Amino acid sequence: MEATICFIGAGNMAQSLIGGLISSGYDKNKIIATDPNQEQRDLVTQKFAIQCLADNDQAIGQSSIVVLAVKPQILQQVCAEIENIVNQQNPLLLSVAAGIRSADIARWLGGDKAIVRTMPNTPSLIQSGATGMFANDSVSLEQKSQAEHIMRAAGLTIWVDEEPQLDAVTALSGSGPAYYFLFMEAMEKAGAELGLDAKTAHLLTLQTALGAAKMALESHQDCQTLRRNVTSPNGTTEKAIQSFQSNNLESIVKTAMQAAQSRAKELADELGG
Ligand SMILES: NC(=O)C1=CN([C@@H]2O[C@H](COP(=O)(O)OP(=O)(O)OC[C@H]3O[C@@H](n4cnc5c(N)ncnc54)[C@H](O)[C@@H]3O)[C@@H](O)[C@H]2O)C=CC1
Ligand SMILES: O=C(O)[C@@H]1CCC=N1
Repeated sequence: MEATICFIGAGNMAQSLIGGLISSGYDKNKIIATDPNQEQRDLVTQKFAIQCLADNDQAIGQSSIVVLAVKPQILQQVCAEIENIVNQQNPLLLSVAAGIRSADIARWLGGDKAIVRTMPNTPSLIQSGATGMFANDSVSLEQKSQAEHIMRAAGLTIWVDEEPQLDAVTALSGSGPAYYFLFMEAMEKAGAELGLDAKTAHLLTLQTALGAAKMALESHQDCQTLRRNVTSPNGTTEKAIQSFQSNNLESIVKTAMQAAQSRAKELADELGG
């Protein structure tokens, strides 16, 4: 029998997971959401035909899995509000809040708890996400597989063994969509400067990004081989690649990701209070 899941916070991330779960066949009667905002509750009830309540305690009281899907800045306050019912019910807790460590969530809820901390990314909103997941020592194997089932509704899931590795996940896939958007912005602008109209440059940029990602996913060849396949000896691509390399693209990417990883650690310290 499917476990009852409640989503605390019925915003973008919760809706994307709920949508994914429902399309994967999860029983709607086993999904509850909560939100203090009446408009948000009406929207979710209308969109998914699930129960959406204002009262967190009432929802948690019926659930064996609780997904914490509020903004990181208010998670401590929300934990204080739900501490009593969580201690009575003892559900699996799954957090999608960026940058809050599992030990901080456990402490805010009064001690040892089964917590899966995740680092999703924004393409989760269109079920094309990549989510890093970490389970603390109190999470059972069955709970791990339940957590994975929920997050898989939003795309790819990968477990890490050590929680600090989520800072590297944040630097890679958490922030990563923004790196690709930046690269696409640069290509669109350059395409326009080379003589294309803006719309043409935009469409060619997007389709090229999509095609490259699909090829990399569907092909059995690694990215380096695929790149070499495009690069004819003494051709056009070779000139562009040489230009990127002489400007140290690899080191630029590594330095940027190190900066993101350091900031992830700092943020966890700041938000952990
Ligand atoms: N790494 C990433 O790029 C992404 C991370 N996330 C994470 O997901 C979490 C949720 O983000 P969004 O869905 O974008 O936020 P959102 O603002 O769309 O949704 C949060 C909801 O929580 C509700 N809320 C506020 N106080 C509440 C309370 N006491 N009880 C229940 N609900 C309450 C709000 O009314 C709002 O509807 C965040 O912690 C964020 O870090 C989400 C998307 C992508
Ligand atoms: O930029 C941020 O801090 C968050 C974490 C990963 C994506 N957005």
